[in-house]
Amino acid sequence: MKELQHLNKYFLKYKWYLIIGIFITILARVFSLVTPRLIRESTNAIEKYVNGEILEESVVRSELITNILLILGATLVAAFFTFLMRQAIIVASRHIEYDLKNEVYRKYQDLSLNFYKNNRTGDLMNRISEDVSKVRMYAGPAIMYSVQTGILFIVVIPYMFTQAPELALYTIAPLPILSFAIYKLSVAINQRSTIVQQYLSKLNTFTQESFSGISVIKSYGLETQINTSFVELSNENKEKNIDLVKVQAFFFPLMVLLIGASNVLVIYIGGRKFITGEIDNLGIIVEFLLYVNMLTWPVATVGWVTSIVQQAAASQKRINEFLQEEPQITNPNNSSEDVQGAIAFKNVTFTYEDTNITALKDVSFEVESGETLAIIGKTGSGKSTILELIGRLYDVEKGEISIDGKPIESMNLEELRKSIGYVPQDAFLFSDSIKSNIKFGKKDATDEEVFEAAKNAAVHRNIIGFSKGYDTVLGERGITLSGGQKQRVSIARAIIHDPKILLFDDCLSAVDTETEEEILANLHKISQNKTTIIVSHRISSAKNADKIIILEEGKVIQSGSHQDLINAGGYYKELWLKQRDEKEM
Ligand SMILES: Nc1ncnc2c1ncn2[C@@H]1O[C@H](COP(=O)(O)OP(=O)(O)OP(=O)(O)O)[C@@H](O)[C@H]1O
Repeated sequence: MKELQHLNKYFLKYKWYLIIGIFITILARVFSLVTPRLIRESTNAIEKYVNGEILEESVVRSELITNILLILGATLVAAFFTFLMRQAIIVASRHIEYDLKNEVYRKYQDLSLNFYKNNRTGDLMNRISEDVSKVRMYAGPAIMYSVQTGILFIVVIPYMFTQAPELALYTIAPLPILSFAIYKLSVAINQRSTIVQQYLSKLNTFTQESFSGISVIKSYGLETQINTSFVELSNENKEKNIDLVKVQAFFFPLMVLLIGASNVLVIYIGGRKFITGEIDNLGIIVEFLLYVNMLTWPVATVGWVTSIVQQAAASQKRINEFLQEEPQITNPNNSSEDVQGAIAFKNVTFTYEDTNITALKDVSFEVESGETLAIIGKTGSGKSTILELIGRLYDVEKGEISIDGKPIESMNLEELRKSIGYVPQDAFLFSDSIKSNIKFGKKDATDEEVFEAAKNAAVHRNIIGFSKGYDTVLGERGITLSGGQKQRVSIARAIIHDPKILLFDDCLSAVDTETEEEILANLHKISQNKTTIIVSHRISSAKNADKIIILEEGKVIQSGSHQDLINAGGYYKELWLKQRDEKEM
């Protein structure tokens, strides 16, 4: 259970909630214990009246009325304290759940890209939702029920032994069996619930994917096939749910059976002792009956709580695995960096850990601050990798990447990334308004700055064409932008950020050549004092760059200006001729 020690810091943080909660739990229990005692006294008063030991009816009546009022009062107080107990302990557990979720999420944000590749999204989601919820059951209900049960045991069981030891022994004898049975049942229920959960998430993933890929499904006429797969999955899900219901159905009958057994024992043994005169009043039998009923649920919770704690420990273990994970890319210092943007690659070789693909082999080039570099090459030649390495999304194993002469590993990571405006190949936009998506690059940007960035990215005209303009919501419940529009909104986001280094990863591929020219001309204006790297398959995007490098299978095979490369002949010239002919056709 040492995994759960991770929560100690939170228990310490919310200690007052817990201390007060435990204190209130004690009070609530003490008040609830008054009732059986008063009922015993009431029964005895009636018995004495029936036996003629009390002659005045009014004496019995007034004793009964007093007892009823006391029972009512004690029950109300106990109920009020029970309410406060939940307010304290369950509220503390909700705070702990909130803190733990935030801790896990913060860790996710810190971890490097490799972590995301090695773990499935579903797994990341499960640990932050399912596992944290299971841990909360330990931090709240498990503690609350344990304290309640502990107090009942400490107060009630010794008291029962002082009143009638043999009767007490017979009465509580079935309770450990109940506790063990409930424990076994809870373990079975939890195992089956986990399986149900797994099947449910399979079904959810399948459904979600089928909705995302609905256009592919429809265009290939796969509706019936997908439907059959859904019915199969859904059926498996139902079977697992039925398996779960079967064991769940045992829970209450088992409790009722064992309570019944205890009650029968109290009546049988208590009755016999009353007949033989070992017990001199009926009230004690009634009092014991009430205690047995009062003890049953707490005893059952011993088994239930044990299985909750086991589950919480398993969940916390999974959470700890991620919390203990160290980010591969770390920030070496917090010094401020005055990035100018001169980038140099010196004999850089880079292999992706997961695929073992060597994407760059001995790559060297330099770009001066304020210059534009274009990278051209066939698909898979390593162009995107160069951009990712500049932003230190991965560290290189051989060679050196430097900015303004400083190795990037020695620079303040946060400042390095802030000085970069990166437009990835797959433009990713959040399900939010277009304006918010652009402002993602600069949180405090004014509307004018947003419009200006959109104009430079040649997307302003498209946006104002939508009925809600910049407030148009994108994503699932909003509008779907065309590929080219997405790319341009993504470019506007990088421009508004006003970084020293602009990295464009083939982000003009989905726009027509006229718009491409417009954007390139705008970029030329705004990137006068910025270093710009443009990855492209099109000569039109590269020809005006100060330098162009050609990559093939991770190696730089040619470099120079447009004119140099045309003069030299080779891949670049062939591509230029091909694309020129296509344009003329
Ligand atoms: N995240 C990654 N994990 C593992 N391997 C990768 C990853 N990204 C790229 N690769 C591999 O590295 C090689 C270079 O890929 P890269 O994306 O840099 O090429 P590219 O020139 O940008 O290609 P394209 O023009 O198709 O975008 C490819 O063989 C690719 O399969």
